[in-house]
Amino acid sequence: MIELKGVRKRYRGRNVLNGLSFTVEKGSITCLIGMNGAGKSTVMKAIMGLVPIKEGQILIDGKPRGRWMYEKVSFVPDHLTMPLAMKMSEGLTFMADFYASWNAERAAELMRFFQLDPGEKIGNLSKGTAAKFNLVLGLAPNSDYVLMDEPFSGIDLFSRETIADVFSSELIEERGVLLTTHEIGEVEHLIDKAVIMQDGKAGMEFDCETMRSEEGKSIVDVMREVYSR
Ligand SMILES: Nc1ncnc2c1ncn2[C@@H]1O[C@H](COP(=O)(O)OP(=O)(O)OP(=O)(O)O)[C@@H](O)[C@H]1O
Repeated sequence: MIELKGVRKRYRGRNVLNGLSFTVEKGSITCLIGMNGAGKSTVMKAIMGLVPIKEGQILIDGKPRGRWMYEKVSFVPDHLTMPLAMKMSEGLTFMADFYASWNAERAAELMRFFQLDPGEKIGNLSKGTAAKFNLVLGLAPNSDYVLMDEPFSGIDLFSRETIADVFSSELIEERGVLLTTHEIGEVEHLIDKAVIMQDGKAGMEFDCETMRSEEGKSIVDVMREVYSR
C-alpha cells in the first residue's frame, strides 16, 4: 500500500498540499480527482521524491521512501522524459540497463499491443504515440505500483480506448494504480476508488462501486456535490 499521511507542500509561500492523506492499495485503481491546479501532479511528484514535502509522511508498503522504491513504483508522466534523439528501441535498452525490475518480454508485448515501431525516433512521436510509449516505459517493469499522470490527455478516441483496455488487462491486475485524469466520465467504469482533492486535502475518498450501488451516484455526481459546497 502507498500511504500519504498529512502531506503538506508549499510553492512560493502558497500551500498546495495542506495535510493530504489517502491510500493506494495493490490490485486496485485509485483516481486522484481535482480541478486544474489542485495539486494532482504535485502529489505524484511527491510520492516519487521529485519534489520535497514540508510535512507529513509518504510510506510504501509501510516503509519511508528511498532509492529502493524506484524498482517498486513506476511513474508515467504526462510528457516524454527520454532523450529525443534516441529511437524507441534504444530507449527500451536504456531502461533495461537502468532497472533491475525491467521486464523486456513485457516491454515487447506492450510495443506490439500499442502497434509501436521500435525504429521510430522518440523526438518524432506524435502526442498520442508518445503517451503510449510512456505507458510502455511505466508498465514494463515488474513494479508493484504505477502512477499515471493524465494518460488520456490529448489522445484521440481510438487510442484512448486502446489505453483504457490496458486498465482491464493482466498488465495491471495485481498492481496498485494511481491515476489522474480530467476524462472522468469516460473512464469511470475502470476506477475502483476516487479521491477528490479540495483545498489541498482529500475532500472525499470513496469506493466507486459502493457509491454506485448504495447511493446511485457516479463519480461526476459526487464531484458536482463536493465542488458546489
Ligand atoms: N515548480 C513550481 N513552482 C511554483 N509553483 C508550482 C510549481 N509546480 C506547480 N506549482 C503550482 O502548484 C499548484 C498545483 O500544480 P499541479 O501541477 O500539481 O496541479 P494539477 O492538479 O496537476 O493541475 P492540472 O489539472 O492543471 O494538471 C498550481 O497552482 C501550480 O501553479
